[in-house]
Amino acid sequence: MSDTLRLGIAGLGTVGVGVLRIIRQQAALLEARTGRKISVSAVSARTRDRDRGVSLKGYDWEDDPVTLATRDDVDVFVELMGGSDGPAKAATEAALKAGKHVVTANKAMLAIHGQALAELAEAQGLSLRYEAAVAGGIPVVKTLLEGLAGNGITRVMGVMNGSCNYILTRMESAGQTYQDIFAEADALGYLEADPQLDVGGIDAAHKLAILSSIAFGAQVDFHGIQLEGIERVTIEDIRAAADMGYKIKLLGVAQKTGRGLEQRMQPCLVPDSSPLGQLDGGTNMVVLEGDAVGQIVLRGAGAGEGPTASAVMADVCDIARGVWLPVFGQPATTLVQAKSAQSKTPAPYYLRMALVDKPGALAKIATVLGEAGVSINRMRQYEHDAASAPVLIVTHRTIPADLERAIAAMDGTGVMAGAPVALRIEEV
Ligand SMILES: NC(=O)C1=CN([C@@H]2O[C@H](COP(=O)(O)OP(=O)(O)OC[C@H]3O[C@@H](n4cnc5c(N)ncnc54)[C@H](OP(=O)(O)O)[C@@H]3O)[C@@H](O)[C@H]2O)C=CC1
Ligand SMILES: N[C@@H](CCO)C(=O)O
Repeated sequence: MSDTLRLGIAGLGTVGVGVLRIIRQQAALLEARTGRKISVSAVSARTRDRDRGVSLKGYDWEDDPVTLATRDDVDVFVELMGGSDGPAKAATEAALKAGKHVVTANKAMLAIHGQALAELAEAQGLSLRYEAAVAGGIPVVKTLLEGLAGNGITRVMGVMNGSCNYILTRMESAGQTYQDIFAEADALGYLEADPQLDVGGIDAAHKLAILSSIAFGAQVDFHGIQLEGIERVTIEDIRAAADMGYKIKLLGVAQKTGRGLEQRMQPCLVPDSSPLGQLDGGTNMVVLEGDAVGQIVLRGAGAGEGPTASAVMADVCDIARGVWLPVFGQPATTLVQAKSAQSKTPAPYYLRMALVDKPGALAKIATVLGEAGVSINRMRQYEHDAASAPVLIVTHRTIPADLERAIAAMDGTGVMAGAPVALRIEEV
């Protein structure tokens, strides 16, 4: 190993600038911890003359990230551009083929091309590291890869998109609609350039797909995730859920079942007193369950310059120390192609309905639920003036298909004043 580990950094936005700052400000600490100097040979971004608030003096400039990735004086290619394909993928592949280690924060690329990239890296005997790709500053990848290596993982759960958690908690605290708070988050710059990646649950699902792969020894399968974003969550549901003792979260859950690998990213209710229920604002939380360790809860900043750069540097330090790990915790060629299973796991559900206010309406709904095998745990009807009566029901554990049957049958009762809202209650 040479004395100096030389980086080539493509992408000088929020994360890239954060990485440059740490390398400058913590040079002595990084050398003390890894036994090597960490230097930057060259950088790349789209616009050369942009003021980035950090000096680029001493670094060569490359317009083309692929050229940067393959330079002789680059040992590690640090990919911080983003995007599942395009220059990020082209430069990552080029770097690996040229014998360079890769560190990336790019969850979109790994969720779609993780298997192929892992096979390429491992065939070359190189590291492909991505701590920053999942939950920003929280060292969840390392926890699964190393800290919990002796456990059979039984469930991975988490709130992994800070923007969605900000929107949902702010809707509750401000008492405002989804549309109002979405506009606020957008104005504050909290949303991705394509906000659908956040509110559509796609960004969080990318992260869940990566964690699932490590946890369950399976090839990354983003398309196997049952996915629903937060766009349909209303302020009425947030208020009603709170009244029943719950918070609504965009929650990712992955678990192995007898039918295959269940992966869901959807708005769920969680008890407001649980760690997930207490998670406010843009913070992330990942809950890991192992057969030996029990439950581990990791909480912290899921985004932002410092936290994300911190995670990138953890990977760089491992490479500097000569630590090598299989990309997803076991050789990529041994990762199985898991069968994706739609959720059949029974869970309690929250139901919000508007019923026509006439005698026997509630009885008809109770009958429909009972006939589908759905048992009521708690029920609440609010005082009302209008013609329709707002009714909330929390069910006992219910098989999703039974609930779907009951909801389909409600239409024919003649007592529904609108479509019912059903949300799963996750037992955490
Ligand atoms: N921001 C965050 O908090 C987090 C980000 N990530 C991930 O980190 C990565 C970087 O994110 P972030 O820093 O926020 O992104 P930014 O949009 O702030 O920065 C992207 C950078 O990539 C450069 N870039 C884009 N396309 C090209 C190209 N074709 N050639 C060369 N450079 C290019 C841009 O150049 P220019 O500046 O000239 O436009 C810019 O410097 C993404 O994968 C993201 O998902 C992960 C966790 C958290
Ligand atoms: N848009 C993401 C950025 C970090 O991946 C979030 O809100 O969590």
